[in-house]
Amino acid sequence: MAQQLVGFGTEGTVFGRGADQGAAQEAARSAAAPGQAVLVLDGVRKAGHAEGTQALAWLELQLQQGEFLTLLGPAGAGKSVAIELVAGFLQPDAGRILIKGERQARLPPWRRDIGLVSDSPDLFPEMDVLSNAAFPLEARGVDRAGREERAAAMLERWGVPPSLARLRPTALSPARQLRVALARATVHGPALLLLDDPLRGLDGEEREALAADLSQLRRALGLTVLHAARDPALASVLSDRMVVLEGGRARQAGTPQGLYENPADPVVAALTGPCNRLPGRVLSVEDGVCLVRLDCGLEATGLSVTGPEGSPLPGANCTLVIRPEHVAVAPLPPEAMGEDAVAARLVESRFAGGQVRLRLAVGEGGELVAHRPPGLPLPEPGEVASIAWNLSAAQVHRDAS
Ligand SMILES: Nc1ncnc2c1ncn2[C@@H]1O[C@H](COP(=O)(O)OP(=O)(O)OP(=O)(O)O)[C@@H](O)[C@H]1O
Repeated sequence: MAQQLVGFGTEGTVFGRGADQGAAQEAARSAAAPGQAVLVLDGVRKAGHAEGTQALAWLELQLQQGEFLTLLGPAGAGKSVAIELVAGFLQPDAGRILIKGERQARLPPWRRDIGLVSDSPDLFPEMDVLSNAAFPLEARGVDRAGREERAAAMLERWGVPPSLARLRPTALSPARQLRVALARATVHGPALLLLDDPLRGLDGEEREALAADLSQLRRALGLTVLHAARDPALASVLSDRMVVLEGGRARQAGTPQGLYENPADPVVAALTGPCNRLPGRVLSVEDGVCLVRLDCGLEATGLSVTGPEGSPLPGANCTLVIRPEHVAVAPLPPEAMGEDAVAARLVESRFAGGQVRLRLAVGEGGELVAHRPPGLPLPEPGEVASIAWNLSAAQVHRDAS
């Protein structure tokens, strides 16, 4: 991603005031008018590098004051292209981008009312931590004492103690560097914070801690955030809303829970969390319930979903989607487990902290994954086993014909 010198340009305003007053006035300046979206993307399109491809086929979204929206998608989905278009590093081939109602077409990155953190902190190596965090204020003409006071306060809010202020960024851990980058991107109170998957390179406790701080601080600072991420679990924890992007197209938008529980199609289901996707053919549909002959030979039921391909109809190819936590497993024969249970064979079982992950073979060549809480009676390899699920937990989606 391009160098992150954004949100740093002067707008002809000279600030020379105390930290609190400066921050308050900056926040007031950056807030959108009541009812006005902070960001509007209106039919934005961008051709890809390769001829005939679309990096972004068409993107339409609105971001309201204080909202945290994630563009969720796999590698190559178009997330970075979308962020770079909003930042002004790229120009759209079609469509409009507005920040607080103002068209951005002619504005270079440094004139846009944004802060940006990409997947690497991109701090200035020749400047110390405090000067890095103060840079957007320096570029806006804030005097030295004022900008250092405000930068030090913002660094502390992001968990960077004053004892680190005079170090070079390279002396800090990657997580600390990211915290400095977040302080730098927010110190000037931008209308919009752009985050291009900044937590991707972190893991374990550092990632958890930064995600928690991001959640808390975006509320405390009243930030409006456009975030790009591949990891659905991280995106769900952070976001008010998500747009699932794939192949440069928005497939579905909604709340994290809404997308997880009611994906419009099997691709959205897979991109929003672990799921089993079992191919089959619809045998019958009655009162919104589909009876399906799975390709592995089993018959199964699930709720009919009307998605982009229409409703599942008898004879149509379909995909039955079921989340692993909804697949019940028992070390019993099917007749002992219950009416809708079917025989299965344990392929593999792994303990994964809060859950046991089981891989099970069903029918002729069928396979699915089940996640069960530890401590339940579960089959051992080679033992008799059965699986079952509640009808309402499975969804049947019609395939493209
Ligand atoms: N400046 C550009 N102009 C045109 N196409 C681009 C540009 N940058 C990237 N692309 C193409 O756009 C597509 C989407 O790339 P992008 O980097 O936005 O994916 P992404 O969703 O951010 O993936 P990742 O999670 O790996 O960062 C790719 O096919 C890529 O080659």
